[in-house]
Amino acid sequence: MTTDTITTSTGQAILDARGVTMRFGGLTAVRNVDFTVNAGEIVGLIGPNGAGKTTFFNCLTGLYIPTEGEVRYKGNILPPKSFKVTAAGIARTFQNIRLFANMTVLENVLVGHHTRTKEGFWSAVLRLPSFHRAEGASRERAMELLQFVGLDKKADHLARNLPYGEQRKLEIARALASEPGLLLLDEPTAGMNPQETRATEELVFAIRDKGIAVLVIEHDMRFIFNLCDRVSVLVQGEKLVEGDSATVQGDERVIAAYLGEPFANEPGGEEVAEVEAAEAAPGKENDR
Ligand SMILES: Nc1ncnc2c1ncn2[C@@H]1O[C@H](COP(=O)(O)OP(=O)(O)OP(=O)(O)O)[C@@H](O)[C@H]1O
Repeated sequence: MTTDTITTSTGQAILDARGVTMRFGGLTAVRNVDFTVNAGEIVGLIGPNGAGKTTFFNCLTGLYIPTEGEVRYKGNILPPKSFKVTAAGIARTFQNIRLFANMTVLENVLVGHHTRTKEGFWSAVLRLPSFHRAEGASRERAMELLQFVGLDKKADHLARNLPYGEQRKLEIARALASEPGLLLLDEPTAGMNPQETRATEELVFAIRDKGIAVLVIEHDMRFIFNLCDRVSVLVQGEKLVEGDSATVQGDERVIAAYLGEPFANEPGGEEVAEVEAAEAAPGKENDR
């Protein structure tokens, strides 16, 4: 077995958060949370509004320094700046899309790649001459990533002209351009229709198949339970339950605290069932 296989083999914890607490003045948004993501895993983080999910995410990406506790990525304590966390191998997308609206699709991905080149962030954003010289090497990789998310045909479009679902895909491509070992997705299907949500699900599986672990926050329970190997439930800043989808879905504390109505009665369920039936129909496999 090579060293590389050892460090990336499935089942080994690559992210390890211990006793993470985050306070804002008198408010404790996250309280004493232990959390791991193993190599090769897709992990979901769910919880009601205000449960502390985004705050916890921010503690994993260097945006916040936890008031107490520590976070390690591949054994090393996270650096205290988000760009250093990205360089270390953790990439993220945001709840509210943060693209460079007046740059092209390709340029957005090239900016994401700057952590893997000698060129700095501002050189990439301002498109300085040195950036253009380095661009040739990065361009091929950026086009590969655009092809991976299905946006290669739109490489020259301005990001602001993409439909919403494609802007979310572009955010993912840009995050992947930093060549992460762990990708954090904050509500990746917010505002998507069922078809787009289904496509995102497939994209996340494909990302995992490339050896990248994924941690996802999402309110769409169907998406989470279809996708995740493991789901953690935060309620009022504390971890309530953690387990595989079936365990979490069936846990009475989770149902009482969060899920409420039975999963099958979720609004939009009928529409999703229609899409699933259409996709399962013979002759539809090659339609996408
Ligand atoms: N920067 C901040 N300053 C003060 N309070 C904050 C800050 N960020 C979050 N909070 C508070 O911390 C708590 C947790 O918020 P957080 O956004 O992490 O929850 P969430 O689970 O992500 O919610 P949602 O699902 O609505 O996005 C909330 O009470 C929120 O008001």
